[in-house]
Amino acid sequence: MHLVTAEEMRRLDRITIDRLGIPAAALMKNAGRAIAEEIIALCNRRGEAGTAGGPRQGGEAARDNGAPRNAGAWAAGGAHGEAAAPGAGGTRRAAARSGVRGDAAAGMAPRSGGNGGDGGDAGAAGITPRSSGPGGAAVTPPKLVISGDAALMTEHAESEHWLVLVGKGNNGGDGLVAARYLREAGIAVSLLYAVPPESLTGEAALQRDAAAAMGLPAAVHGGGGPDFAGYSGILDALLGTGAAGAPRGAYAELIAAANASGKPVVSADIPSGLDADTGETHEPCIQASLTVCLAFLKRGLLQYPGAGAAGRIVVRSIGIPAGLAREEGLSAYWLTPAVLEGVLGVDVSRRRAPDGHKGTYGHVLVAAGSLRMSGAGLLAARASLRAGCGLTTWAVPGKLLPLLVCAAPELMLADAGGEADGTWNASAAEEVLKLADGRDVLAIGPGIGRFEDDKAWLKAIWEGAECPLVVDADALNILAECDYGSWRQRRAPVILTPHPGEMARLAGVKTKEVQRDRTGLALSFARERGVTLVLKGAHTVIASPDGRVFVNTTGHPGMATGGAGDCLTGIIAGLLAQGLDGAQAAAFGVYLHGLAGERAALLRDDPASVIASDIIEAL
Ligand SMILES: NC(=O)C1=CN([C@@H]2O[C@H](COP(=O)(O)OP(=O)(O)OC[C@H]3O[C@@H](n4cnc5c(N)ncnc54)[C@H](O)[C@@H]3O)[C@@H](O)[C@H]2O)[C@@H](O)CC1
Ligand SMILES: Nc1ncnc2c1ncn2[C@@H]1O[C@H](COP(=O)(O)OP(=O)(O)O)[C@@H](O)[C@H]1O
Ligand SMILES: [K+]
Repeated sequence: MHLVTAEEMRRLDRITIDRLGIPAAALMKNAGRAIAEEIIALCNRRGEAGTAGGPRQGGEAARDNGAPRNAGAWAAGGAHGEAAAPGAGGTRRAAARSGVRGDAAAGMAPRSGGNGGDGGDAGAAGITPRSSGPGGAAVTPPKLVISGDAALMTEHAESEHWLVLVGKGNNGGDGLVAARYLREAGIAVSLLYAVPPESLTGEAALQRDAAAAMGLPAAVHGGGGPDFAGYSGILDALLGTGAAGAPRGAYAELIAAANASGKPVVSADIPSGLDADTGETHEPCIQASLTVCLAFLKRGLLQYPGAGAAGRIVVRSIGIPAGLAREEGLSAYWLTPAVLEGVLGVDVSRRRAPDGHKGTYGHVLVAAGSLRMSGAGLLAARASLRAGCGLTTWAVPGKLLPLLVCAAPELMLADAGGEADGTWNASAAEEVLKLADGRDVLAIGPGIGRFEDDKAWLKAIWEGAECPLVVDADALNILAECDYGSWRQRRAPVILTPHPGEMARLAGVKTKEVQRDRTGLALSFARERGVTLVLKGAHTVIASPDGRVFVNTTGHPGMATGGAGDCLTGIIAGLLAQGLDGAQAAAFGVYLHGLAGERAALLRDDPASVIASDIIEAL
């Protein structure tokens, strides 16, 4: 699934309107209708839960009912795409928890509408089902099957009264369309304009007039704290992709009041107050339980804190052809199995040749670990094997070798020289290069610490190693102090795997600035430096030097544990050894690492109990 910026969204809108001749009003109608359908589905879910005598199990229902985020299900924020997933049950279980849904899935999912489904409609037609045929056998006469707009019907309308907060732009227009459809479904709806309705223009003004002609009660926010007590839900149609900066005036007051109301809030397109591109949340920003994102997933919805403000995300088609994004060369994606296969060309089933042998799957050299942090090297080396490479050699300062014998029997150990106290030194680079000769990948950094002349050590390896290079941990901190742009150009790819702190050092900015626009920064850094960049943390971003960028949503906060990143380094190296290119190995590695973390959490009482070794075992 493509990810777009507000600017790209406007471009795709314009092409649809100008080149394809689809009127803007039609897009707005589709948008409003999609929003109404999702609200009705929400009303049906909680209506049914109410009938069943209490809220449903699980994060989704809990959130729809306005309960605090993440109540019920630890992985509620996870989202894994709709297409066939790699591996066995774990992935599918994860997909079922998905927090982002697209229209493809919507089409396949059973609708929960009261009269929805053929069974319900046929029943409503009231045909007497049985009579006796010859010989007394029961015969079922042909049924008259007539069905209506199931997605726009609800049997729970009487308990609902929705308030639509209407902004001045097209986002407000979407809300006004939704209001009409909700009213049509029998749901009471009131409108609260942030600005005098006379100030609306274009399609939004048409919708204002239609809503008025339909007799929908409307008021204009007059300042002070509006009272939302009487409503069962709030539709936030205040600000969309046209918003600039922090919400001002009436917008800010309404957002704050909606958040304080405790009512479930559904956002049209994006939560008002969110930066659609970066994921920054302005003060205030709507905290939605559901966001009905229109046409294309906005980048800001996948990056925190925006991802936390959006609640569950449904992406609905509004008539803008999905193929336009590709035609226009947009190259940012939500990382799903479909994207791994279709965009990156990864064989997610990880088929192995029946006659394959350990030489077929590549040899990883891991140069990592030192006296105080030998475990980092061990984790990276073991993870590379679990990622499926044929052989892994782990190079450490020689002093440590006797202590590591059989730390993992599957590994080969190598003496990288180093100091008598088990730390690294600059001359160890020569040993590493000798060992790397003929190897398929070299992974460096985890647990090496800092040492005298470590910049010379890194330069020698960077310039001398012919194979793909994965650089992590202290090797990144060393790199940040080097003028590596002036070093000899490498032919084989480089993959950097910084966490936000390491990224800050690499980019020469504050960590806060890294986190402000993770996707944008990763993209520009990878392009400018000619490296594949893996910017770790919740919703890891993978950017390749050719300008493609992928946002991963597997994984969970239980993975914020020492050594989890070392495992990722090993996984990426293991995939590179098997012949994947830089972007493929980085993206697939991050995806699998997150899935393994999820699987590991399922074996524990609490995801917080996951430790790095569990991630390796769950691969
Ligand atoms: N053809 C289109 O352009 C379509 C647009 N759609 C909807 O339109 C939205 C974008 O519409 P617009 O471009 O009109 O933008 P918005 O609806 O986001 O509104 C922008 C307006 O809000 C005000 N505003 C901006 N920033 C503000 C702030 N910080 N505080 C207070 N007021 C502020 C300004 O008056 C500005 O004109 C999308 O998010 C989507 O919901 C959909 O209807 C589908 C089609
Ligand atoms: N909240 C989170 N959600 C998903 N993944 C996470 C989260 N926190 C950390 N991770 C993942 O765990 C790993 C931690 O890596 P890192 O910070 O380098 O740890 P270490 O250096 O101890 O190995 C990264 O892959 C990161 O993306
Ligand atoms: K909105």
